[in-house]
Amino acid sequence: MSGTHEGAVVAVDHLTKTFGAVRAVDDLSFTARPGRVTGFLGPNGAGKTTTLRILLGLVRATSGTATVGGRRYGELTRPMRSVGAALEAASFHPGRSALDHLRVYAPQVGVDDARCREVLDLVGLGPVADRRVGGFSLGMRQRLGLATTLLGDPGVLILDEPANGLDPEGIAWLRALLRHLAGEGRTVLVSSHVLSEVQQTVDDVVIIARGTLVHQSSLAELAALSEPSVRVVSPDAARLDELIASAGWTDRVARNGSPGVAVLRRVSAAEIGARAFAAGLEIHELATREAGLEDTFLRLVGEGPAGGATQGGAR
Ligand SMILES: Nc1ncnc2c1ncn2[C@@H]1O[C@H](COP(=O)(O)OP(=O)(O)OP(=O)(O)O)[C@@H](O)[C@H]1O
Repeated sequence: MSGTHEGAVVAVDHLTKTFGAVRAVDDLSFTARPGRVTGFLGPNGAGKTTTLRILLGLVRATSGTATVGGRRYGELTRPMRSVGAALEAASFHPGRSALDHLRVYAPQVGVDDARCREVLDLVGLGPVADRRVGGFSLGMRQRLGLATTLLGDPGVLILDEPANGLDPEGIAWLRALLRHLAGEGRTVLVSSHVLSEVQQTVDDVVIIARGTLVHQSSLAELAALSEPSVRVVSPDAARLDELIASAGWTDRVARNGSPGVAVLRRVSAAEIGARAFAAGLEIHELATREAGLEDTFLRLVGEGPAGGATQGGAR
């Protein structure tokens, strides 16, 4: 691993941020490690942007710390060389060309024109380097934001919803680039409100909801948490409920839909069928569904599949 690409640990430790009565971030702790892409995930309003803004010294924490390599952003000697950040809604001067946009930052970062062109090539904007940013699509602006982030060849990358506005081809390109950058030893922290958007990119996941941590693990460990569910439908709603209670499955009901419909976890279709048969209960549907990662994510953040609240979530 070359020294210039060496990432640093990003550590968020008992971080809290309140805006008046709103607790945007609530005693949040997690780490993102070098050589890995970490997905920072949570529904809209979960507190992701606030956390990233604190990490970058743009917002003051109410309590707790957010550090890169053990230092707060403001304490870094050459912040733009250590940390590259692209936050949501980056603003670009519409009359400036892509190259001129980078030239504005180049002196602060301490790089020359050649490096500006190099990063434009890296993000696929080489051919439009001299075009005005005003005419760029959202996807092209995302690429330009990323180019700005990479200017100082930083070991740590912090990207807020970088896949927003990218078409499938752009997302595939971003995935390959982020994997490549982490492969060089950098720490890559990337936020998203949709797990499926980043699940092929990330090694680790940090999932938050309402400002607090609900899950942190490798993606593989998260996948192992996914469990199949069985949907049971009976025309006799009352007796279906009785059957669930008498079998001791009340805490295995993932979801109660309309009367006569129940979704159960940690019990097989065969077991349910046998019990129903023994009880003489008429069953119209008994369907096993493998849970996808997205289902697990929604369950963890308390936004189970449409139709009702989830039980047995991580909170
Ligand atoms: N400057 C602010 N003043 C008041 N409330 C704020 C401010 N910034 C964020 N909030 C509130 O803090 C909570 C967390 O917002 P934040 O933007 O961090 O969430 P997020 O996970 O990034 O969501 P999104 O993906 O929608 O940006 C929200 O309830 C938001 O309304």
